[in-house]
Amino acid sequence: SLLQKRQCTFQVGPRNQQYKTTGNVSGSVQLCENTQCCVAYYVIINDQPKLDVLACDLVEKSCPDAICRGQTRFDGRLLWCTCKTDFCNSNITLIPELEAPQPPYFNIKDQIMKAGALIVPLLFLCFLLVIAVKCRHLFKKRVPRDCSSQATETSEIDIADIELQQILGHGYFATVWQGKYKGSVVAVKVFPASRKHKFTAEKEVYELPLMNHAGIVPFLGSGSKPDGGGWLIVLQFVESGSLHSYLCKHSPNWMLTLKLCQSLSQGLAYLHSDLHKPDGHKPPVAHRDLTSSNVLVTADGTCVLCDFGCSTIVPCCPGNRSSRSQTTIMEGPAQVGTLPYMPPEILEGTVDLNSSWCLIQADIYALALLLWEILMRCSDLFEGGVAPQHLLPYESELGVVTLDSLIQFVCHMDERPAVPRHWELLPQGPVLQELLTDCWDCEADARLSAACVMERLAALQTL
Ligand SMILES: Nc1ncnc2c1ncn2[C@@H]1O[C@H](COP(=O)(O)OP(=O)(O)OP(=O)(O)O)[C@@H](O)[C@H]1O
Repeated sequence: SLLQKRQCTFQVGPRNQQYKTTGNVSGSVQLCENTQCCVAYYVIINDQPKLDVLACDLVEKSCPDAICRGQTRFDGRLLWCTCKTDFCNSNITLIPELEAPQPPYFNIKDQIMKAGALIVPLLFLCFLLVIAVKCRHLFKKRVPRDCSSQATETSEIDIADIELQQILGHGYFATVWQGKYKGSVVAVKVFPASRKHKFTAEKEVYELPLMNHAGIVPFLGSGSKPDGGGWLIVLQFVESGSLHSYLCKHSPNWMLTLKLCQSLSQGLAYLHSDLHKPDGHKPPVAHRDLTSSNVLVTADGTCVLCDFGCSTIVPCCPGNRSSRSQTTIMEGPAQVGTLPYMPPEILEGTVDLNSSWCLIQADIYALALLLWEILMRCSDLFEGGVAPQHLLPYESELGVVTLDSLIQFVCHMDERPAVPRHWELLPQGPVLQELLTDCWDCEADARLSAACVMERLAALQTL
């Protein structure tokens, strides 16, 4: 069986010593122990590729290519390839179109144009032009949208009714104010004029039918400043602010912790759900930027989701309700979100955008990190009732989290935030450990669904 083992070219720097464990190394040759895949990683510094890793891959993955086809990721800062023939990683082949995949209709048109150029160029071009003009409505939208859902009536509000009082938070795209609207305390998310697309994307999610749920911040309406000078989303004010600030100040006991975790997974399960009711259809929505700053905590200690500016409405048609099996091309870049919460497949850029389910699975990875953040502040899970101070995921392991350090730690080393050893001895410890492991699995397909997380947490209530 030794003969069947994959042989890869081996060369790693001091940062990547973990690759020595992926097979027997003899000089520049490595005999893979657990995989048929060779990998190569280069870091691009000043436009020059600097070799980072040549080795057998760390874990068994699919690597269909015989040659190592390079793909650049993260604005060209990383060059990466994987392949399945002996020593295939010693040469990296750059395929330009892989670096910037185009939506399929561009490719088809390109193909047609190329073919036309070979046969009867002018005639064909004219024919194409006529077709394009006649069918331009077919090409207007690149992303198939949901077939049946109809957005609820837009809830335009008169901004003269809004009084802005104090700033609650400065986000990357908007500023959130505490304010008053028709006598109630509200949160007003104000987008500058230049961020209209972000405003529209977020409003579109809030205005989907059946979005009223205890786990989703209530949307009260939207408005615009005169002359398009800015855009506003008005939300119910959530008293305890973000989960991040809540966990910095509070160390909840076990029952409160469970309530936070359950309400969070319920909110996400609802967001991911495909609901058909007489009063409308709510398609699944992938949040795509779940962080402890984008989850709010109510006065009675439950979590609600907010900030749908990066979210994707997963297209889904009647008669084809299983979005898990759906194949569709997603809009926008794959690598959206906030660094520590990005799953390995997004960090490495290997996310399969042909499967709408992959974005839902990416949310589950982020959910695991949020559950970890909450559990790590639970007073009843620590000796003497004193939980450690609140830390963001990977903060204790990596300090300042950077893209490179995260790829190294999460993807190459397959490490996750540390779970205290003594949890094994607690009644709920093993279940919690298993829950986290099953949600932050490096294989996206192996992760639980949010509904399943709900069930597992419900079972803990009887302990
Ligand atoms: N309904 C609300 N009630 C109370 N506080 C809120 C509410 N909505 C938002 N906030 C506060 O404002 C902060 C920023 O909100 P949000 O994430 O929606 O803005 P953003 O501009 O999209 O931020 P970013 O893009 O950086 O995540 C939240 O972390 C929270 O502290």
